[in-house]
Amino acid sequence: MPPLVKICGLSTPETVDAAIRLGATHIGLVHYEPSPRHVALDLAAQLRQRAQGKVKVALLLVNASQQLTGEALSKVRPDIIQFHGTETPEWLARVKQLVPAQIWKAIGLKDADTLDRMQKYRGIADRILFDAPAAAMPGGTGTRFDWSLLANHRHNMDWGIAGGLTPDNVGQAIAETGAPLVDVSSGVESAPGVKDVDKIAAFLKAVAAC
Ligand SMILES: O=C(O)c1ccccc1N[C@@H]1O[C@H](COP(=O)(O)O)[C@@H](O)[C@H]1O
Repeated sequence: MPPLVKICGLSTPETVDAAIRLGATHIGLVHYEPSPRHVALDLAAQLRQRAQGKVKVALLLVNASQQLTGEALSKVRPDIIQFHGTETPEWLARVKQLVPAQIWKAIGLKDADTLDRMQKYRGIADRILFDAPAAAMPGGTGTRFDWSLLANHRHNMDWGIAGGLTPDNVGQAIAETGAPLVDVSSGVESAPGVKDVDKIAAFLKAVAAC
C-alpha cells in the first residue's frame, strides 16, 4: 500500500480542494506567525470545515502558549495537532487529556542519539514526524535530513517523514526509509507560501507509484 500523504501549509480553498481531489490523505494548516504559510484562526477554521470528512486535517503549532493552544483548538477543531517546536512530553500529555485530536510531534533528526531521546514521547504522541533539524526556522525550509538514519531503525511508534521532500525525491525517500507517511510543504510550492497544484499532482503521482 502506498504511504499516506500530507500536504502541509495550505492557505486557500482552491488548494485544499485540489489536495483532496488529487488524493492526499491529510492536509496541514500552519498557525505560526513567522511562517509564510501562517493562516489566521478564522481562515484555518473555514479551511478545516471545507475538508471535513474528506481528509484528516492537522493544525501545526510551534511552542504556542497555553492560551493560544486552547483558542486554536476550540476554533479549528482539527483531527490532528502537529507540534513542531520544542514542546515537552508533559505538555503534549496535558493537551491529549483535554481534546480528542491525535497528537503528532515533529522531531528534528540530527543523529542516531535523537532516536533514543525521542522515546520520551512514546505513549503520548500518536505519531512522530521526522524532519530536518530546526535552524533559523523550525520547519518548512525544504531541507532534508539524512534518510539513512532511519534505514535499519526498528520503529516502536507510528511515524512519518518530512523535510525537503519533492516530487523528484519522494520515491527515493520512501525506498530508503520505508516511511508509512510523507509530509510535504515547500516542495510543492512555486514560491514560499504559494502552493502549486501541478506540483501537488506530481508529488501524489510519485507516491502512488511506490
Ligand atoms: O511550513 C512552515 O512554514 C513551517 C513553519 C514552522 C514549522 C514547520 C513548518 N512546516 C513543516 O515543516 C515540515 C517540512 O517542510 P518542508 O516540506 O521541508 O517545507 C512539514 O511538516 C511542514 O508542514
